[in-house]
Amino acid sequence: MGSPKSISTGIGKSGFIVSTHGEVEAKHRLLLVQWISTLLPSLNLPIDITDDVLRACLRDGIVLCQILNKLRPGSIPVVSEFDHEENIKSFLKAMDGMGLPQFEISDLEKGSMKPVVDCLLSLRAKSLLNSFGDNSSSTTNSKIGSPRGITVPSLQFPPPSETAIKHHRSMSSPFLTESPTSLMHQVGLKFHEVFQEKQESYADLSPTKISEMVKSVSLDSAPTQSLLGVVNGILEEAVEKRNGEIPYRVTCLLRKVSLELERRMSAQAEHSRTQSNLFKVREEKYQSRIRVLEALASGTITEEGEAERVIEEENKSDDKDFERSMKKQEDKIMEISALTEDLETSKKALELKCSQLEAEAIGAKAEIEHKTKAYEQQLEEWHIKCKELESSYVSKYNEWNMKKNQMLNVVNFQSSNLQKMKLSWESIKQDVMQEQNVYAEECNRVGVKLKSLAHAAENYKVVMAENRKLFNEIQELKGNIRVYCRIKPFLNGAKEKPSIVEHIGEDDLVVANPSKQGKDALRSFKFNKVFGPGATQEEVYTDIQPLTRSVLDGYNVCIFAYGQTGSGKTYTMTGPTGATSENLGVNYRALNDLFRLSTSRTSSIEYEIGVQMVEIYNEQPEGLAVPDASMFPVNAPSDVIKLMDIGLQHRAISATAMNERSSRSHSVVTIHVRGKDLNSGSTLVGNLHLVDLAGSERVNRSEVTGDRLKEAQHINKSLAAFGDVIFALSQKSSHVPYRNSKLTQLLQSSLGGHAKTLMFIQINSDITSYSETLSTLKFAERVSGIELGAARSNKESKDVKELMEQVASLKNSISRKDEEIERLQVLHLRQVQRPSRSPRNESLRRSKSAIPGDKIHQENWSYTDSDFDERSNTNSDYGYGSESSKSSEKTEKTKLAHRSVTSMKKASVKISSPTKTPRETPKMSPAPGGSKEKRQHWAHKTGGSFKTVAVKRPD
Ligand SMILES: Nc1ncnc2c1ncn2[C@@H]1O[C@H](COP(=O)(O)OP(=O)(O)OP(=O)(O)O)[C@@H](O)[C@H]1O
Repeated sequence: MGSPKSISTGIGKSGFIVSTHGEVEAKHRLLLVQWISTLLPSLNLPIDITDDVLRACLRDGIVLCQILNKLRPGSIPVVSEFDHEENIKSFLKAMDGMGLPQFEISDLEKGSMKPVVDCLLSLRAKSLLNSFGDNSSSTTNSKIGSPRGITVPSLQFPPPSETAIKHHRSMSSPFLTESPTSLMHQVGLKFHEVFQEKQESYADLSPTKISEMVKSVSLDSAPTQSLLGVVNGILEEAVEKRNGEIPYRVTCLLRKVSLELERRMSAQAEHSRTQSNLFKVREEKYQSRIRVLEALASGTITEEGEAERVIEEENKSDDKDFERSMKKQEDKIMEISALTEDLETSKKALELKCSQLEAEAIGAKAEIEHKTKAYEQQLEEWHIKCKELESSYVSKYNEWNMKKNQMLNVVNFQSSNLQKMKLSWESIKQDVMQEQNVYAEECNRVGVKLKSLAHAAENYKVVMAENRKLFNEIQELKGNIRVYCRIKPFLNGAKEKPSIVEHIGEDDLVVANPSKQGKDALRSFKFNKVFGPGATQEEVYTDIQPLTRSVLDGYNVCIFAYGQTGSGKTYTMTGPTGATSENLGVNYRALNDLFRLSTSRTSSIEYEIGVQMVEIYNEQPEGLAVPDASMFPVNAPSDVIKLMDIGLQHRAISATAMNERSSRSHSVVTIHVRGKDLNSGSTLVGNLHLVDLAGSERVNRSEVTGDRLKEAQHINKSLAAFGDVIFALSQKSSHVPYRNSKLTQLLQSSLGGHAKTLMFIQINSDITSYSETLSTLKFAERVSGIELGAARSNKESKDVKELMEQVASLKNSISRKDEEIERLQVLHLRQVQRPSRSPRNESLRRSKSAIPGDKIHQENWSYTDSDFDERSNTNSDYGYGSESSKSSEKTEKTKLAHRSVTSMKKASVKISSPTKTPRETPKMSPAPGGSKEKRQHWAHKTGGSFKTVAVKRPD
């Protein structure tokens, strides 16, 4: 008999002999806990759970309902948190419905938990056998190994921990620890033969071997422990490999072994029942014997004594047999119990393993599915990429093909071109070589020509010089004083006005006396050139251009405009107020021309150009003096023009009856040119005087009085002096009275024989101006008849230059002497005239006027023309006339001179000539002046100090 403390034996409902206390119950609890944990992992049940903890967990019936709902979803639709009893009842009802063992509700309150554990394990067993017949669970089942593989519920088992596996092994039968190889030695011969080749793995056994083994009956002779060893070996192998798959053949073997074990246990149970019945029979037999013996015991027969002894002996023998049988039975029961337990354990382990494998398989499947999906997706992407690459490749391939073809075409084209070019290059080469030869020949010819050209170029300068000389000679042949007549047009639409000009020719014009009729009225004049009213400023200048240009060749040129007031002198010389480039006057055009021409000659002659403006206002008898002329650097004609404009703005202007802006002074613009011949080193000095004379006017006609009258008288006087000079020149007098006026003094170099002089005669063609026009024309006629000496260029070699300077200084001293003499003469005259006009004075006067040609002068320069009957008036108006008028004019001159000298001293106004021109070295003389009113007038005009503008071109 075993120890009652550790094991109590008995026969259970299933007929298996099971250990009941402690260990078995603990194993069952463990199994249950593992199962519940797989179903409801959130419960976190401990493996070594006690009855009390398990009760606490299941007491409210909620977990029970959850387990059932997990296995069969919707088995218990309503699980209450508060009505525990109802939950338990619902669970028990469901168990009842499935035909599974139940427990009492009180079992969850107190006492042993065994009925509860058994109930749940039976539920587990049913779930493992998938006997719920529930589609929902079966749909998730998976088959392992083969189509006929073990079907397990789709329960999620966590992988067993190492501790759990160890614990499981420790609880397993000691047979389970044996290796498959050791077990093979314990199986029967046939079984051993079948497995004799099996050394390591069941999975490696061939299907034939396993088939043989399964079919053979050798399992019958195999010990139970060996069979269990095989089961455990397979399971362990499956656990160790963890490959989630038991080969079908091994599963079949396992099943075969399990069936064999089950069969044996059934046989054992049957045997036990038989034994038990046997024992019952024996017990009854012994009971009957006991009753016999008890009956004998009540008798006293000897034979009875002997019978008692035999019975007793038999009884003893029977007792011994019984004890042996009982012992055997107990052994068998223990063995069956152990086997049952092992089988149960193996079964559970197998189930657990299956669950684990299934979970792993599900995980692996899910993973595989996931990976498969990923791979499929990737494959799809690759496929798409492949397609894209393929299409791009195709398009690129086509593109490249196209390009290749294009390139081939281009290459072919280019190579054909190249060939053509080569050919053309060859022909061009030939041409070039031919051209080279031609070119060389041409070069030779050109060389020869160049030589001749060089020779011609050498002669060019000589020829040019000759040309210039010839040109100037032609000019001289034309007459050194040339007279151009310009007829002023009728302004402001007065074209209808009757004109006194009957005919205008190239160089002649005919004027008609409005007071006469017929031929007698006509008078013709001939000049070098006549410009009609329609002549433009440009036309006028074009005609005089060669003259202005000769200044650059070292000639003195004088262009002056003469005419009555308002006849267009200023217009011709300067242009109208606010002139445009079209109607600029001679001054500006000449300047431009000289600048341009000098620039074009810079390679041979280096020019210096200086400009001076002098205004002669109210003729002064003390002689000419030009003050410190302001010199301004100029780079272009525009600079000069600006300065000339400033000078013009200060010109004495006032309105007369004849001209709104009548010039009340003589304006002399002098352009000094000094040119240095770079080849010879000689110097050319030329002056261009551009003189705009103040307008002559008849005082009575112009209706002036006071200062205006004085101005007019001064103007007339200076013009008369001018006429005297012209007259003297025309008469070739030995004495030319240059010093009678500032104007003639200033123009001396231009009028004095070697200059080229041009006079513009400006006339008005209206009837009212007839007398002035006629007078002017006559004057011009006279001038045009003057023959000056041949014009001479002021070309100085170095020696000549020095001599010229000496001459100039001598001239200066002579002119000073002349002035002195004149002054003394004037003083002398005064003294003579003071008491009375003595016969001596008269003779002196006569002797002074009795210069050669004086008579002619009187005839030609006076207004005694029979056509014009205003002699008495004009004598005082104009500075030239009859002898008597001359005399009175002289008297007037003397008076004026006296007044002027007095007032000049007060005014201290100086005028200087340009310093650059040797011939016109400034001669300082007593400052001119005038009356108080005059000084104010000057100050007003000049801003207090401005008198001249002298402009010099920078070196
Ligand atoms: N050819 C011409 N074409 C157009 N207008 C002219 C011409 N000649 C002169 N004039 C105009 O006649 C007016 C008088 O001319 P300008 O001032 O030149 O005369 P002047 O002889 O200088 O007079 P003065 O002696 O009084 O100064 C001006 O308005 C001028 O513009």
